[in-house]
Amino acid sequence: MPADRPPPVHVVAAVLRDARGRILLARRTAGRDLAGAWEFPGGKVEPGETALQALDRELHEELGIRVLAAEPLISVPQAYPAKRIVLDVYTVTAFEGTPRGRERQALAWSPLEKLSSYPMPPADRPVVAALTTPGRYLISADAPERAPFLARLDRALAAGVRRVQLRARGLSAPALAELARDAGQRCRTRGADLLVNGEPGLAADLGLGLHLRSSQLMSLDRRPLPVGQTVAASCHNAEELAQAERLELDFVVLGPVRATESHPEATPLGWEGFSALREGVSLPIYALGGMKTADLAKARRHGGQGVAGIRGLWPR
Ligand SMILES: Nc1nc2c([nH]c(=O)n2[C@@H]2O[C@H](COP(=O)(O)OP(=O)(O)OP(=O)(O)O)[C@@H](O)[C@H]2O)c(=O)[nH]1
Ligand SMILES: [Mg+2]
Repeated sequence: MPADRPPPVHVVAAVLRDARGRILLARRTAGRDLAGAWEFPGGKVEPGETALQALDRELHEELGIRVLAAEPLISVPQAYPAKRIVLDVYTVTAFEGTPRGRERQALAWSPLEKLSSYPMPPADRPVVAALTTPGRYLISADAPERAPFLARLDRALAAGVRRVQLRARGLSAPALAELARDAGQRCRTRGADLLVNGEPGLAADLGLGLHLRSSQLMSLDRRPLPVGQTVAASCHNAEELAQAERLELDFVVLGPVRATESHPEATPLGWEGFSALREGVSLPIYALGGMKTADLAKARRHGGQGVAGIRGLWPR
């Protein structure tokens, strides 16, 4: 990375909800960059302002409201052709006034499930993922034993886990298929997403999601399952991330952020390395490598929408 690159533009934006839980989007007007795209209201932080002061000022200028309280949701570093930004998004938990478009911009209140159907700037995709998809992605250990694994899965589902990868290296193909079928049933009952780490055909047969190893990812020339059936991949560098974006995958895991027992040979990215890679794509990304549930806030400060892990995330 060249050292003389200009620093990113700091942009703040708001997630504002109405009484029905719908989220406010504003349409970028003609003549500005990304004109016509729907965005979270907000704008650039001015010199000398804190992020929250900027948020209050922008929402007053654009919507005529005052921010009374807000919490950080996610901060997304994103490289655009002509500039780099950090899109720093806050959930506004209390505000004064009724939002109206004071700059002739169209406004829309979107239910959560419709958010992803609005054309939005690339930096907003991880924001929408943070609002609508699970923050934790649990991965099974190698060659799990059936009964203890299913019991653990039940505990995790009961504890609110909604995205799981069955990564069962060392199991025979029939044993993996059987375990995937049983685990898939349990996940379906709870509305959770199960992704099987294996061949696309197995996921297709069982109606499950698919998690690709990086070598599989790099050997494909298109998305192996239709949209609607989750496809994810393991990434470690910019080339793999770019390929995942080209194939229009649903999300990726990127790591290792920290050194781990399961992959002692891999050089950790650190959070700075994670952010630098994150900036180049607009995919939702889970941080992997030494993650605990308590690291979710940190992952979100670096543009990851969630945390993934084999050891640290499973409830005891
Ligand atoms: N407000 C906002 N900006 C976003 C989002 N996503 C995103 O990529 N951006 C980018 O972040 C930058 C925000 O600048 P802005 O144009 O809103 O800035 P501003 O309100 O201060 O207005 P101005 O500079 O046009 O006067 C733009 O380059 C915009 O494309 C988003 O969800 N909300
Ligand atoms: Mg603005």
